[in-house]
Amino acid sequence: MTAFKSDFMRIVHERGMVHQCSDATRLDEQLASGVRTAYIGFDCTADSLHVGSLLQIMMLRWWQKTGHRPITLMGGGTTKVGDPSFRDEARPLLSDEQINTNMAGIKQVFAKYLKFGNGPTDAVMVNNADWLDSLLYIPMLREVGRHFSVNRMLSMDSVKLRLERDQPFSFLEFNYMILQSYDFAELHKRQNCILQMGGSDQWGNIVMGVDLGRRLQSADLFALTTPLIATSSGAKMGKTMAGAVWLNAERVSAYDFWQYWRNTEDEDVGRFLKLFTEMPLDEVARLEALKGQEINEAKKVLATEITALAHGRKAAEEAAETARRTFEEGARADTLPTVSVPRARLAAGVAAFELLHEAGLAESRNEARKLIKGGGGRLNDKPIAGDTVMVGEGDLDSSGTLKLSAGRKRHVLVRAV
Ligand SMILES: Nc1ncnc2c1ncn2[C@@H]1O[C@H](COP(=O)(O)OP(=O)(O)OP(=O)(O)O)[C@@H](O)[C@H]1O
Ligand SMILES: N[C@@H](Cc1ccc(O)cc1)C(=O)O
Repeated sequence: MTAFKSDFMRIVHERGMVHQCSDATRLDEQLASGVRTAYIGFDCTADSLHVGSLLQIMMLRWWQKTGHRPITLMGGGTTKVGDPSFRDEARPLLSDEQINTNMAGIKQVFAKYLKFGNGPTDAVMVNNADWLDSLLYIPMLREVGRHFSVNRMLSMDSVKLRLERDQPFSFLEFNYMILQSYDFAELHKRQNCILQMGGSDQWGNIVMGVDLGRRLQSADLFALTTPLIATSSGAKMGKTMAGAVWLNAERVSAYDFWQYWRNTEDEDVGRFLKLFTEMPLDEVARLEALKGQEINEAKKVLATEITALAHGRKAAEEAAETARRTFEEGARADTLPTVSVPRARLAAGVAAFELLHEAGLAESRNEARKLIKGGGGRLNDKPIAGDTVMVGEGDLDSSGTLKLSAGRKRHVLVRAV
């Protein structure tokens, strides 16, 4: 590996966070010689970020920790268009209201990982609606559109599959690359931003921005992408995965978040410690070398460290302790996620599958039925015998709660109120 001069390049390379870089040597020189600015954009397609975007947030965090200034860009403008990169079909069009709600949810996440303010390395948040919404079509085509080769745009890997399969690709979506490129050039002009980062699916959009900056402003811009993270079993970490993947506490409790990481596959422990925590590499090496039962200790450390960043150290330690009491002592820990159900409803009897769904242990009633049929639905630690089982007041303990579980690891307390 190249001996990098800058801390940022050395750290992100050592930790396996880099997929591609447009010019690593020159970027390294730039970073070693002063405070620089980089950005990552996030479209407002959901009201929280998910564990897939966590790697991007960690990139910005290392960027700031190594003495540079991060920009988080909210895609208030680009979300109205929808990024077609590597997607089989167009994204659903969102209303302005939905986009604003989503943006408010996403914004909260960053404050946990980055320090915002007015200092030289303080993070800044921008919204590309501020310059994209007011663009005029003809001037835009003349100024920016003339620098884009349709031939090149059609040959990008990110849209190739869609074209090869003859799937619809609207002109609206086709414009996305131009807008993201424009953002990069605009952020160079406004904030002296020289680097755009993102997942490897963003490479095409980012290098087009590098080109546009050169053509419009003779700017010397850089692209750096991370690998797209999938688990060892091949599942891409993203919005579509079932379970605890969101970074906002309203969507996923600290406890469920901790559990998600505690269930990491053995082969992923070392990689995830490097990507998603700031643990020194010699300590990571020690933990990932653990075998058999001992690897579980490493998974607990992993879960606690990642949860501490997302939800605070206190919440992470509480989650670890709740898990220990629940699994190691078989106790009913009061800190498990809790839902309330009117006592009168329980008195009349509620179908177990309905309650599993309401408790958030199954995505739908149908999923809950399947869970029960597969033997994974549990009531007070005993398998639920079938999908006709009713839950009633008799299942409550003396404190007025009962415990529902999906498998042996996900539990919710139901409290009668
Ligand atoms: N599994 C992943 N590994 C690494 N980076 C990811 C992953 N998922 C998303 N990203 C990156 O996070 C950034 C924000 O992506 P975004 O919020 O649009 O998520 P997304 O999963 O790509 O969205 P969608 O599910 O709507 O396609 C992008 O730079 C994207 O490349
Ligand atoms: N296209 C990016 C989001 C983004 C939006 C605008 C930008 O300038 C940069 C990135 C994504 O889908 O993840």
